[in-house]
Amino acid sequence: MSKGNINVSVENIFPLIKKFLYSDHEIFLRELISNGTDATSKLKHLIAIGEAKVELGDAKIEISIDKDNKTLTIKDQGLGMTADEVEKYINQIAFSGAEEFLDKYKDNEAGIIGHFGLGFYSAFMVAKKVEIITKSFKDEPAAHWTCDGSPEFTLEAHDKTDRGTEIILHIADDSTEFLEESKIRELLTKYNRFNQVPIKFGTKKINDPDFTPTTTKDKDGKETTEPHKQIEVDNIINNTDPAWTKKPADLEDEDYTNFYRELYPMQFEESLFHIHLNVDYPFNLTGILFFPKLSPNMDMQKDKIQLYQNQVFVTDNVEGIVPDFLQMLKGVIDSPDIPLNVSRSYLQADGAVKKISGYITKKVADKLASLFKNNREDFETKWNDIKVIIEYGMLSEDKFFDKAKSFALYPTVDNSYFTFDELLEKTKAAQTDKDGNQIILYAANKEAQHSYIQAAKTKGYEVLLLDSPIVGHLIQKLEGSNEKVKFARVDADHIDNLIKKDDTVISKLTDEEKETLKPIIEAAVPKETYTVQLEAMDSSASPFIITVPEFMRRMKEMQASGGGGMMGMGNFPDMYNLVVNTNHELVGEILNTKTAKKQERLIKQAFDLAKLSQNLLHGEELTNFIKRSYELIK
Ligand SMILES: Nc1ncnc2c1ncn2[C@@H]1O[C@H](COP(=O)(O)OP(=O)(O)OP(=O)(O)O)[C@@H](O)[C@H]1O
Repeated sequence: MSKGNINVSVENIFPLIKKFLYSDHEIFLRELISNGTDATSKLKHLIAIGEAKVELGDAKIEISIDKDNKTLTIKDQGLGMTADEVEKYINQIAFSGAEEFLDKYKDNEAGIIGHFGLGFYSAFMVAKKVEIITKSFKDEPAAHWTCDGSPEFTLEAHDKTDRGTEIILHIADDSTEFLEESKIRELLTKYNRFNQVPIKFGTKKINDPDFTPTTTKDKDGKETTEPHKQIEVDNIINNTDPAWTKKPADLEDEDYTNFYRELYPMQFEESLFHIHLNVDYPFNLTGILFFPKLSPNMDMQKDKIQLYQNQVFVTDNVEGIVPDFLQMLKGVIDSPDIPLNVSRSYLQADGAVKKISGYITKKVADKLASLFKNNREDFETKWNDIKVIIEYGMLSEDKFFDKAKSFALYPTVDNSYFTFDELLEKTKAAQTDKDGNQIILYAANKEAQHSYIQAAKTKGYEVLLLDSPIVGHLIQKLEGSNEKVKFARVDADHIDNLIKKDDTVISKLTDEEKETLKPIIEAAVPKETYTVQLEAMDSSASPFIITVPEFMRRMKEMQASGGGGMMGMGNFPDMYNLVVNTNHELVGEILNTKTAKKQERLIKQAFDLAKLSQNLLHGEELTNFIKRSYELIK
């Protein structure tokens, strides 16, 4: 037996390991299982190249709890280590690796992605003593290494005869939760459910596949089937062959649906479509992303994209790796090329990671373009569920904005869907104003803006229905990149002002009459909120129309949905225009009414009707309006 000091110069590594991110102690299991997985893959490789003359068998990793002895054991059937190798890999390499990791971690509070790389010594986060019993595939005796968390270790021979390594953790008194079966099952499910090597955790009973229960009939003809014979088998907790590791050509739609369910067992809504990622140059990355059906009360923190490294779960915080707008997607990405022992801010500046993010964006755009091209009708039915992601992408990534030209849709209030180019083509003739600007009309709510939509449709104009929360920003961007194209919400002004043509409508009122009328109306409406504007319009248009100036409304909306607005504009009070149609009969009547009382009543009634069509009439005003209306029809 030999005894020694792992490294005399650093006595305090064990307390450091112990302190390491208290809440993340659980990663020790992932680290040890990863070592067992590596040891199995290495042996497989040595067998394949003829360096190891042994049988791999159905090598698995076994996790077991011994509550009486307070141990947790991780046992693999990998290549094992000789005593010399334990000395070299555990006492030297693993130790200096852990040291280096902790050194890096010290200046990097909680920033390290997935806390990968602490390695074997992470065992001391939960164990007061660790034993390694290992037998190499080489013809050498087994070795037994013990360390109780002090820099001292012992190394002696052991009589283990089967190949592989057992790591026995004597769980510390403050970590006994890791002796609970439910806790270990939770960790195995979280980190290792797609591990490359099968992981056994206990046994389970299943129906014996070689047994067929017989059915007998009694004298009354009643059938009885004997119970199925049960056998006990290994409880393998993982799927070593998840869908993303396979070739897209080998998978059917159903396989993707099943994988989605496997990944998110608590998610009952199916995904809309998937994107299979598969690249090996200039970086390695595989994965499957799913477009979920978005609903307004969806919990964004649930069922997020999961990042794996060689089928081992790292994190479901993919910030910096997946572009922001795609973080609403679901699924898995797996890459050995993402540096995980660095901070997130470093990650965002990393060239390889930037390329990965760019690649994902491109793949998503290509997929959307092909879905649109191959089945436009189906794409249109899905548009409502995916538009927020696409619009957000168009706003945040210029490359995506360019690509989205071919598939981003602009639906009308009548459920026709145009691409931007189609929209321009369709509206060019009718909706170009006298200054050569093409005006795209839109509504945000079909019900609330009904009368404005009707007014536009009467003129033969198309009205889009743009109702997603970030549409204000998108419109701004579209206007910025298309000179001479302007967007206007249907209720931003009366329709003849939204798309101004050369033909001026002659006013039935003289200038003097207008000057008399204006103050009368101003006196009857709250002037701090309404600006009265007299316009000669079509005599069939409404007498009073309330409009919300486009610029003001857009700025307020953009500020409400985050950024982009002008300073403080979001806090401005609501401002409206009251457009008075001087060619309407009623307006003429208001002017010519002799009694001030009747005049006021007419104005109030017309004003309330205008408010009603903007959904602005509430409370006491609404009660008064109803009362006045009954009096008028008496
Ligand atoms: N179960 C095992 N079977 C065989 N060798 C092992 C086993 N566990 C650890 N080793 C040896 O000890 C070395 C150090 O392990 P450690 O976990 O500290 O670092 P690592 O696995 O090399 O890297 P990482 O920092 O990614 O964990 C391994 O490289 C391997 O040679």
